[in-house]
Amino acid sequence: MGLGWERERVEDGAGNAAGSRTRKGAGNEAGVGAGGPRVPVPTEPLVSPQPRQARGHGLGPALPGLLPRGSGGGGTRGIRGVPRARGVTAPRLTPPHAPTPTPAVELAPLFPPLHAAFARARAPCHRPCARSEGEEWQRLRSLLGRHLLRPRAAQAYAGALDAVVTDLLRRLQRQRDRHPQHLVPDVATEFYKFGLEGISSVLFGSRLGCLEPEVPRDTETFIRSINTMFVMTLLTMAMPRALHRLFPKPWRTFCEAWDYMFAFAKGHVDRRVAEAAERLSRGDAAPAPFLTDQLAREKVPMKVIYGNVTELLLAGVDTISSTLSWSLYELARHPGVQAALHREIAAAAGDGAAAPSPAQLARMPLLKAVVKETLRLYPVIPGNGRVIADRDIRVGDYVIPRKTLITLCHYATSRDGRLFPAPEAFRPERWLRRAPARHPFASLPFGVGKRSCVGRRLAELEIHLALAQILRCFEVQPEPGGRPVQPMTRTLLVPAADINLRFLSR
Ligand code: HEM
Repeated sequence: MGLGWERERVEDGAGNAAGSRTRKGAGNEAGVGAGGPRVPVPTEPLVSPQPRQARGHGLGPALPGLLPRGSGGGGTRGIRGVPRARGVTAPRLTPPHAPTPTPAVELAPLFPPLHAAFARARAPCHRPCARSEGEEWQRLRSLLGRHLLRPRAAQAYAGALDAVVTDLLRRLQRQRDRHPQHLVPDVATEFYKFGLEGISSVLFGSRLGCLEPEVPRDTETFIRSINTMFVMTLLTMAMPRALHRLFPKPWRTFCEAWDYMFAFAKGHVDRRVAEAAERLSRGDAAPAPFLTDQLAREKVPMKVIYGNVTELLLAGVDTISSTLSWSLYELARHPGVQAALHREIAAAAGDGAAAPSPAQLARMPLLKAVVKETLRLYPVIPGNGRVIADRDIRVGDYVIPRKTLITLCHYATSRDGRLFPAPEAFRPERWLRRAPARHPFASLPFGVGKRSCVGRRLAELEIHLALAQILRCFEVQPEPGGRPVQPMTRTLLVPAADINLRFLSR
């Protein structure tokens, strides 16, 4: 039931009463705050009645602000520093605020003030695109957008990614050969390594050895640091500030994990920049197709490059791993879809071993539909937020007071039966051209508007290439006797148990 549309006490992030305001007037109109705008009574709840699905998958405790309070309401106690929180799952209400990149709209970071506090405390240079705001963000964002989001720009990385996909196939072959049933246990871990190798080859052309039989120690430590950071994010967020002094270890561990990740990225950036300078001194002015080189050529300050490269490294790992794992999990459980997809890939790209070109990938509509359907069911970022900093705003029939954290609950929206018939079923054909039209904001796994995912084109290219090549080499089957795997949040949406799959040679 919507927002609990009556006069309610509003709490600040620390749980203190911050005042009260009228949520619904007696007649046809509602007043918002003393002297606030007059708005009509809403005709549709702000939050669709889907919280049960979200709760069932452990989305509640792990992601403050995502789940409504009570049986289906829209409010949660705010995160420290963010006074009020409201979840939105009605796509009709998404467009007005999601794509509004005015300086007054703040990104509500996944790691609310913690990352900022860490950045201030430890390193003034840590101001990446994903965590900065206003004009600084705008400059960085359009620069990154030029080098990542334009389809041509993303396609320039296809060569680097092909080599990584080839290594992935070799690794899957090795792993499955070890097992009598050709089982690869915990495919998410394999794709995690693939994600890290892929993004680092795009960022600085470095091969980290993630897909080799022996993973180098510094790469292992980097992978462990990402995991530690996500786990400690939840712990330090849940811990009242006073307790940080009494139990300093979680915060210290959290900072150490970030320190390691920044140092790791900085080392690779410095090496890349030195190589580019050395090439230039030899008279070789041809630009290398790596993002670090592009940013350095645009004279982006080194401090800014370090911060952004670290965040891009992080952003390109779990997202790719989760989406590939769930895609293959669902294809293994739907052999008819897998067979149709295999036929499509063979028809578009032939039988050779060479990776499909971007033009060939463009002739694979079912492949794209499979990924869209996977992200509908398992949006790796299950909700994301905005805070309108400077004023109350009106969204549809609702007035949202300033400083309210609005979370767009992708997970609940994209499993809403009113938007997607048989919402729990894996049906990629929903996304094919002949399918009936649906609300354009019903499934938004990459967000929407100017603050949407800047890595989207790259992610799609990487996932499409990997899936096409895996399915050309292997038929993927579920683990014999394996149980269904549910998603859960670990800040991001991840499989709650290992996904184990059989890879049979074609
Ligand atoms: C399946 C893969 C991926 C999914 C589903 C995904 C999803 C998202 C979502 C939902 C957002 C927030 C959008 C918003 O607030 O409106 C986001 C932001 C972002 N993503 Fe991705 N992402 C993926 C892959 C990647 C990759 C591979 C990279 C790195 C190249 C990346 C880099 C970023 C960055 C830097 C931001 C912040 C953008 C900004 O604030 O301007 N993402 N992503």
